[in-house]
Amino acid sequence: MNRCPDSLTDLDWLSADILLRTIPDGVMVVDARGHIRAWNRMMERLTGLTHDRVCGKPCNILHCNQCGDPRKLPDECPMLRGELDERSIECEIRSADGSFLPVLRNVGVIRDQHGTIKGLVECFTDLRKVKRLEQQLSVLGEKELLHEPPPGLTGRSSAMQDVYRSIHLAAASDATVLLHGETGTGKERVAEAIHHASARRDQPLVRVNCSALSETLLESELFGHVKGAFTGAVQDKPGRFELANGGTIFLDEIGDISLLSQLKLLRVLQERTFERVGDSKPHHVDIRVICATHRDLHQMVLDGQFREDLYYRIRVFPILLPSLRERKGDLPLLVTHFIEHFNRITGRTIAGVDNEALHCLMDYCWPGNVRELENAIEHAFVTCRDKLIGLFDLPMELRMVELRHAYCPDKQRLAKTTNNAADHPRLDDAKSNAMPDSPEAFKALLAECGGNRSKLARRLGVDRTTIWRRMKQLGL
Ligand SMILES: Nc1ncnc2c1ncn2[C@@H]1O[C@H](COP(=O)(O)OP(=O)(O)OP(=O)(O)O)[C@@H](O)[C@H]1O
Repeated sequence: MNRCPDSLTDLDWLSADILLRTIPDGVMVVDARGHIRAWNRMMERLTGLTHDRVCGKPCNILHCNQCGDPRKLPDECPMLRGELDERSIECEIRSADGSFLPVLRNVGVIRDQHGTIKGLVECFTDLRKVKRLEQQLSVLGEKELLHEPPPGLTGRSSAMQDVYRSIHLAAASDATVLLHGETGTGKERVAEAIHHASARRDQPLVRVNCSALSETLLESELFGHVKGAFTGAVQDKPGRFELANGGTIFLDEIGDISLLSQLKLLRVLQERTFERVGDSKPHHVDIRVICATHRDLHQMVLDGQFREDLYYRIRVFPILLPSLRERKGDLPLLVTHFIEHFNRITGRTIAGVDNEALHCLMDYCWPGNVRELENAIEHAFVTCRDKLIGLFDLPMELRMVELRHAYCPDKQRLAKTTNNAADHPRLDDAKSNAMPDSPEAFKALLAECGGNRSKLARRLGVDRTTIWRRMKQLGL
């Protein structure tokens, strides 16, 4: 076996030139004054600077960000001054087009037999690929961290991931948040999550349901009143804005307030100042405002029902809550969540839903979103006597295909507006599952189920008597 030589003296064909050319990294050699004396081809490729352009020039031509001031003379370099013998640093050097290049720079000192420094050999490894990967990993890492839903929220769909990211961002600021989305999508839950994740978490979170208050009541509820301000005002009473001082006020159903109340609200949101009803003394509060609505506020602005200035004041940081239809993948998780919840409350031990029930739940369009699902599971707890919730434990409207589609609020809107290919299968599924309304269609569907009426009933999510009734209607 050939012994590996300790020195290169045996290899008479190996010149410094060959070495420089074959090394896959960039190599630069500088003399004792820090002037460039060798510059290999890889170095040319890396920096775009040719050998002729750099040779003889001081090495600070590289503008290395770790060498301190690039105008500093190279002979101030600690390595050339003998303070360090080798060094490995990550740094950035400037290339021919002016851009900076991340590299790993390994430097070794060359000394003669008397120990006098003759210069430095420097190897440069391109770190662009590594940096790109690092960046991708950090983005992934950030997403990964946000995968865990905040307390009170269930769901892992990408639509909910976007909501979690927004919660995270909103919590880190004091910006006014507008939560919008259909009823029952979890707007109040999100408002709580933002408050609890924010620096105001130890201060109050005060909720106001604007739709539940008349115009006069709303004013006194929000701003408070002084004794004698109106009949029944027997003592001074602070309003919700005062109670929320230092914390968060959650104005739910903001789209339901009158134009006059909108004007009063605008002033508080702009100046954080208000007067109690019947008083002229201004009160100043430090609050974060979160608003929510299931209405299309933009349309309301266009229709003159909502003040444009207030609209822009409250939608500083809008968060759209997806409907349950748009995140059906989360449904099994939500079902489990609610079963566990009602098991805890009732002391029962229901283990889950059977396949038929799950199929029905997945097929329904959930106009009432998560709240409706929660109610459906609560309903099932009343009727279910087994360990598994079955189809007939679910509320009637979920099982009736005709009702299922009639109940869907945006069936038409969805059909009209969707350009998203992913949405089409939902509509097609819905149509294909509809109860057939001609004898031919009925027969074709029955044939698809191998003539088995129970199977057909299951597929349509109805009971067998509904099948019999429809057959009778169709004269079959
Ligand atoms: N992501 C979720 N995870 C778990 N439970 C949820 C989720 N979203 C909503 N819920 C539940 O659904 C119900 C309705 O939620 P919430 O009141 O937050 O909806 P909302 O959008 O504010 O409704 P509305 O517009 O009618 O006021 C609550 O009981 C809540 O616990």
